[in-house]
Amino acid sequence: VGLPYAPLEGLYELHETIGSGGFAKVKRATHLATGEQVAIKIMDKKQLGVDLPRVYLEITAMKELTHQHIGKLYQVIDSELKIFLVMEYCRGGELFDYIGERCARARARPALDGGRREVERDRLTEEEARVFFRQIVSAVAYIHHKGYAHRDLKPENLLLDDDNRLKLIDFGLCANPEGGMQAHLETCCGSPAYAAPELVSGLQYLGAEADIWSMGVLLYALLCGFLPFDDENIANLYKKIQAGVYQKPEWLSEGSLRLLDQMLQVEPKHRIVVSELLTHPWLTAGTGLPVEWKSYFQSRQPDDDVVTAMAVSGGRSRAWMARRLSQWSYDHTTATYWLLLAAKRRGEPVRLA
Ligand SMILES: CN(C)C[C@H]1CC[C@H](N2C(=O)N(C)Cc3cnc4ccc(-c5cc(Cl)c(O)c(Cl)c5)nc4c32)CC1
Repeated sequence: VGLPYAPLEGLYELHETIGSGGFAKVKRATHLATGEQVAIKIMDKKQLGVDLPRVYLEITAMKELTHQHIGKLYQVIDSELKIFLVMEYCRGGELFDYIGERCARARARPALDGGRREVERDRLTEEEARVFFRQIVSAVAYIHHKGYAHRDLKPENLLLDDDNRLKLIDFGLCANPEGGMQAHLETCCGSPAYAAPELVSGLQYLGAEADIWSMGVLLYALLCGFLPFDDENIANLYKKIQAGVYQKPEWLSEGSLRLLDQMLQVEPKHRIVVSELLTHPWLTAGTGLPVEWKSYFQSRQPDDDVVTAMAVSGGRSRAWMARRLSQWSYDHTTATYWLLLAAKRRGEPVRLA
């Protein structure tokens, strides 16, 4: 392990690279004290250059956003050459791989109608899409409530943990403008196919409104298996987005079409807002239950069982350990806390190696 990775020595064992985006590399690693898997996002400070301040914005956002459907930040290591973000590992990979995988299995099934091979698209039934979309709405409602906007909602940023629970990640473009959600943002960002008309027109826009549009594109992709606005020519793609006209395949129900129409409104002010989605009939169909968006990690009070396990193994009093953890310093102690809490939530013993 080379010098630049020295800060991880004894704390984490690095494994394979699981992805790279722009100026970052993401590796799977083991947190040695608990044996739990983590994802470590490694950024080179020299390469970052002028983008360095944006990384500190991302870190601030991730520290603020602790939610059951948001990839958790465990530890920040800010060293001479590199910044390491130790994060929750999502074993299930990308949501869209799961869909592709599921449909691939369906494709493997012999044609049930004696031969006419249905062209299986990677699409979900309304019920399956609802399970995932409720979790996306839960995460976005929480983010908007905290005055943030994600601004890069797309399939690559929706991962699954080992219980197929959805985790929103990559807050590299997340914004919490000083003026709260009313401040207009200029920077153009995110992936074109998921970007709102006002964004691709270079107009001033509100992050929260642009997020709703992206969620409409996501829901459409889940229900149809292809994108509402698509074109290999970027200028044509922008025209299609600004026109806001998309195909309505015959398998979409009235309810689905209604919801998509409310999210894919070209005029941002006509678009539905996330708080209205929480009790929307399409979202609550089946259970009748509104989407739960409040964080499970509301209390800043550390969990007693975890405090005890860490106090015992650290030879400290419980009071000392509780005070130490309440500083939420996102150091190794914070990482150990979150990973032990995750083990407890899975019903596993809260124990340190
Ligand atoms: C498309 N992006 C710009 C990069 C891509 C990097 C790999 C990553 N990944 C994968 O692609 N698997 C298939 C496995 C996987 C497993 N756990 C992960 C846990 C966290 C993250 C993660 C990555 C980045 Cl760049 C973040 O900023 C945050 Cl907050 C979180 N990525 C993970 C991840 C998905 C995203």
